[in-house]
Amino acid sequence: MKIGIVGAGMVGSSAGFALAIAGYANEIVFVDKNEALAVAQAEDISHAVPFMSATRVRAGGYADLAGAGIVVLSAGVGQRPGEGRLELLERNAVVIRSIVSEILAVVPDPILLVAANPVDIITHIAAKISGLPPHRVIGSGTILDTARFRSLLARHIEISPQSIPAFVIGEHGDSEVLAWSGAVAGSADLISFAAQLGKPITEDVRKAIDHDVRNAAYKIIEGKGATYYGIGAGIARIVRAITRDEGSVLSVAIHTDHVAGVDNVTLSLPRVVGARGVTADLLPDLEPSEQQALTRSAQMLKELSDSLHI
Ligand SMILES: NC(=O)C1=CN([C@@H]2O[C@H](COP(=O)(O)OP(=O)(O)OC[C@H]3O[C@@H](n4cnc5c(N)ncnc54)[C@H](O)[C@@H]3O)[C@@H](O)[C@H]2O)C=CC1
Ligand SMILES: CC(=O)C(=O)O
Repeated sequence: MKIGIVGAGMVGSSAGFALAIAGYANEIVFVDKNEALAVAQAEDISHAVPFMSATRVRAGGYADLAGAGIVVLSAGVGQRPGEGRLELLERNAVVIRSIVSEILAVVPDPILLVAANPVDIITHIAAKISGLPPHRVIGSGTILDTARFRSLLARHIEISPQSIPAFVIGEHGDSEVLAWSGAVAGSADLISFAAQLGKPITEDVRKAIDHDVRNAAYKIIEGKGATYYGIGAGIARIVRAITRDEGSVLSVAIHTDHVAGVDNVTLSLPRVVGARGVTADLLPDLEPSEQQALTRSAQMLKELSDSLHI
């Protein structure tokens, strides 16, 4: 499948690199308002291709996106150290509006895969202004937070993160919810599995993991200015689920009619992802405190998106 990437900065190029080395696309086209950057990223990544997979990588204008099955939206500003994701909304909403209409003029029925922050609200805007069915406008949402959660749990329990289907749901941001009660490791629920291995999840462990997942982006941005490898791989993972029609369960954001007592809100839940986009939602079992936290996260996102009057 041909994949377009609009926004060839750190996130877009990392996604393109991950897609190219994994061989999840036959063609990748970078578009950026900084044309020289798009060309440079495409050339650099194309020099990795002979070592990896047979992916054609190039830069172009919007017209070159014709025939793309998925277009990744990674254009816009990122956070400066100490800045929250929601503070980017005004600037990135302007960017997304201009980009979506340019894309739809050449690709009438794409799957849009949104990474720009604040990703839940930007996905909400993209779905509304594109008029595409909500299941075809997918935000990367908490796929990255879920990976961070699994990676920290894996380090604590000393098993692979691939063996820990635990999810972060709600906002990709400060109000996100780590779904501890529905988490599984190997063949048992997470808490008893960890205890069996002599690595119990004490209250202190739980608090430390929650803190580190929630604050991972702030810490990385403080250290190197931006985060991109994790989300690049996350985007590639979503693309794989779509191009291979996997029906994989991934925590991604789409417009949701009703969740946790809130209507018409865009946030992440574990969802089934395949060739048609998102085909089902799977709310994990939540304990009352997690349910309340999800309601708070959903209400905050709902109030913010309603205030935009799209
Ligand atoms: N969803 C997630 O988990 C994550 C999201 N992000 C977000 O991804 C976005 C991109 O981050 P970076 O790649 O680090 O930023 P960056 O500054 O490296 O790249 C952004 C690119 O967008 C381009 N751009 C801006 N306006 C444009 C327009 N109107 N048309 C075409 N191209 C345009 C810029 O020229 C630049 O090359 C940010 O909003 C950031 O917060 C970053 C990490 C994780
Ligand atoms: C920047 C961002 O959204 C993240 O790394 O989670």
